[in-house]
Amino acid sequence: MRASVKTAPDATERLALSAHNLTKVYGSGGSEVKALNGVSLDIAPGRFTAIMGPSGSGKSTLLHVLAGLEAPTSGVVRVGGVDLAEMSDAERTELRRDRIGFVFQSYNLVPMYTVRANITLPLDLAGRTVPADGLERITDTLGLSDHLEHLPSELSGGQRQRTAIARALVTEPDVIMADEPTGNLDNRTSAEVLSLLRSAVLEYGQTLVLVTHDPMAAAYADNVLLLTDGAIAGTVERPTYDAVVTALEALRSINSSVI
Ligand SMILES: Nc1ncnc2c1ncn2[C@@H]1O[C@H](COP(=O)(O)OP(=O)(O)OP(=O)(O)O)[C@@H](O)[C@H]1O
Repeated sequence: MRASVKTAPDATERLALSAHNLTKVYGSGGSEVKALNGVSLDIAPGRFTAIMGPSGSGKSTLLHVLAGLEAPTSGVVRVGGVDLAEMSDAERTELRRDRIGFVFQSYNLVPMYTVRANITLPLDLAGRTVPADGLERITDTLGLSDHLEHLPSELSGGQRQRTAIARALVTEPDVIMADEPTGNLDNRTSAEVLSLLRSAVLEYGQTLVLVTHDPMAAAYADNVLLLTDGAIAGTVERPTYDAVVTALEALRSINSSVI
């Protein structure tokens, strides 16, 4: 099935992300694993899409392929209408650096850098100047202004994840890819981090793709894509916690009846 996550029925609208018939095969011969098996999707700018599914269903692989971190075995990925396969390695690296922000469960902060240096790292690497007002606005919104000179080891888990989010937002990317960003956080801090991500999407019109196991997290999204065995098995539009739980249970019972 092709999952379409559009805000307006405007055929000419440029999609933030689109994928057509993606497959991703790891290994070969007897040890071959088909992590993606014909995924097609369209995501319009400014949308918040959650990707859910059982462990091993291909969620992280899909995120990595959509972000150009890994090449698909077959199929097409377009970011902002541009086919990733038609770009050189250098162009893809530039696209990831300038147009995509990443937030991972493990934060991926540089331990010997201060919060400030961690946040501005992508701009420093790109040789771009740090817009003082932009940095201030982001760190204020994320409640990090008093911690800018601290090291990550001096922060709580929630503060570390907010630092990682600030780092993803500072380049003003078109797309934010978040892989289990609340996996290490307690419920209250998760809710806080998700609200911040959600407001960034609303305020700056960014496109957010969130991989999560947590129906509570998915309920913040505009739309949930349900993945099983590397394929999209369903979607939940305007999800609520209950609707997501019900959809996951239905998915589980279909899978167990197949097995
Ligand atoms: N680099 C790799 N080499 C070989 N197999 C891989 C690799 N990465 C993922 N896989 C396999 O591809 C399948 C999909 O993995 P993926 O990590 O995308 O699933 P997931 O839905 O994100 O799982 P989880 O929820 O447990 O993180 C799994 O069977 C996994 O073992």
